[in-house]
Amino acid sequence: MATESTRSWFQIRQQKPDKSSPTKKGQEGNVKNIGRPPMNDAPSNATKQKVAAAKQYIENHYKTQKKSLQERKERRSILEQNLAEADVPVEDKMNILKNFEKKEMEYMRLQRQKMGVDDFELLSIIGRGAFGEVRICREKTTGSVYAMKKLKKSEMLRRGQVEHVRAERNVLAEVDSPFIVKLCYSFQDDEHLYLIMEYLPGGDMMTLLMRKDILQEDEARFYVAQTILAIESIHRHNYVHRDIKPDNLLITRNGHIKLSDFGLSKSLESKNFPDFKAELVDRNTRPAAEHDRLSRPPSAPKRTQQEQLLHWQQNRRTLAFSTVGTPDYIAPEVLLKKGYGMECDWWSLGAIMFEMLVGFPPFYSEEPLATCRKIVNWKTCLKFPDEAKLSVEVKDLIRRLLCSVEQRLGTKGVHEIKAHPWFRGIEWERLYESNAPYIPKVKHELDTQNFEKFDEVPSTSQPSSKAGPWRKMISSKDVNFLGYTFKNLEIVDEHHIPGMAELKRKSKTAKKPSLKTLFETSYPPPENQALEDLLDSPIYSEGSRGSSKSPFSHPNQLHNPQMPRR
Ligand SMILES: Nc1ncnc2c1ncn2[C@@H]1O[C@H](COP(=O)(O)OP(=O)(O)OP(=O)(O)O)[C@@H](O)[C@H]1O
Repeated sequence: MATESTRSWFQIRQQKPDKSSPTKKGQEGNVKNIGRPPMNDAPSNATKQKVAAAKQYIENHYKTQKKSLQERKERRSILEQNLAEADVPVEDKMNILKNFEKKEMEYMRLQRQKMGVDDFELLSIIGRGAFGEVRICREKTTGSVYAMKKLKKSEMLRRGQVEHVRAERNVLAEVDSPFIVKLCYSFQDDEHLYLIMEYLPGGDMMTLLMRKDILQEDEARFYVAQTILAIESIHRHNYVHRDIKPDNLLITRNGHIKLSDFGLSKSLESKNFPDFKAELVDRNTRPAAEHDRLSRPPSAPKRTQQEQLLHWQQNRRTLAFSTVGTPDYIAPEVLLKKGYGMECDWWSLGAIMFEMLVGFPPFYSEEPLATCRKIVNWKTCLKFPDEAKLSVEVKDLIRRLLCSVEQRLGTKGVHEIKAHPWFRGIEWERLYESNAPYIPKVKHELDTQNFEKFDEVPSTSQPSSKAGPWRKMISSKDVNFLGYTFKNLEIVDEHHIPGMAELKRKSKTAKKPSLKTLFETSYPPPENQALEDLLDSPIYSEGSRGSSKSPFSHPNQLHNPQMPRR
């Protein structure tokens, strides 16, 4: 439970309840007020945020519609062009075009189709966070395995987390990077929000560190370098993560790192978040007493590295699963609400590096408030234990990340960090193809051995969530969560329409793919021998020679029995 004193530093995480309470809404809608000037003309922040979210939803909707229409037109035009040049009977040409339209219709239907929790078989729990749980699941129609994060709407509203929920969904839907966990679908029902992500079976960095105690510098360098690429990719999209910690660094089957948990991320484009600018310029507005309380020098018992490590490990999981989390990786400017930008993520990276090599984070204390004090007093509190045998370069890099914003590497761009001597020899462009220090043991696609064991908690639909003022504010059509639904079209392509992903990829990469390529990836094999010969002729087979066999082995595959029908 957060006490008054610890709550101050968790303001981002534990914002005050949303101002748009039912009472206020009731006042706004009061019939007696019709025709009279409102008491206060300025819309509340919550209203502004809802308007921004609605605007973004509408914009995104039309952008996606326009893009799909454009792509569809391009595919048709390529096909028509190829057909025009082909010496094929008119009847066959008509059939090809008819098949094309049929397939495109099916594709559009799948894009529109609503997903729900019933579409998945729910399997074991692999994570529990502040606001929900994560479990592996299997999509019933395709058999594909995913990780499902489930968040309770009433909790989100009660804790003023609506903006954070939107942010997480937006980042995941927007940023398409190999270093970021892939979002496949998001949807909601009356009580919950769901994110369906790719399942990364290697566990997370927190679990790896708890099993290994410390890493060698070479091992740490690999993980840190990959984390840098992940942070870089979200910064490129103008997002700041604000909650980078080992629990949010997930490990793929090959032992590579992907960043997750964007619940605290923020867009630096103020148009989407009207009050974020205010947050950025909110310098030194923290009441003096509170500021003093954080700045007071901490006192801590002197422990050996081993004792501190043991202590940290005993507390680590409790901290991870508490609603306030751990402050160990948070930058001082964030704690002091001094106004901050992307540099705060580079501080967190420095703290993680320290933990990887020393065994516990640099400002660890028994009490979260004492940790905050140490962070704020980093100048005197950052110390490397005598027992830790670290290279001069790595100590230098950590010191240059755990320092003031002005001095911090990364403030002028990620190149500053990449150029540090500790990374000498790293091939940044090929990092994702290189071998990881540890290849996680994964026996089968549902194997969860790299995660902690979590007990099932009896159904979360307790009566309390169905009662009270928050209940009135939630429904699957709730404006608070407008635009939450998302479908990753690549996943629809890959898992629901065999051949569609290939077709789209080819029409993107080749200016003019051969007729054979288009035909093979889109339609049942030709029955007409003349047409088959034509497709095999050198004029049309350019670029398709040696290509794999069509995924359509028989005409019925256009109506794949596995495809859901509604
Ligand atoms: N896509 C995934 N694949 C595998 N494991 C995952 C995935 N997403 C999350 N997890 C596991 O679940 C844990 C909790 O997930 P996450 O951090 O997203 O939840 P949260 O409720 O936002 O937590 P927090 O309290 O840190 O904000 C992760 O540390 C990880 O172990």
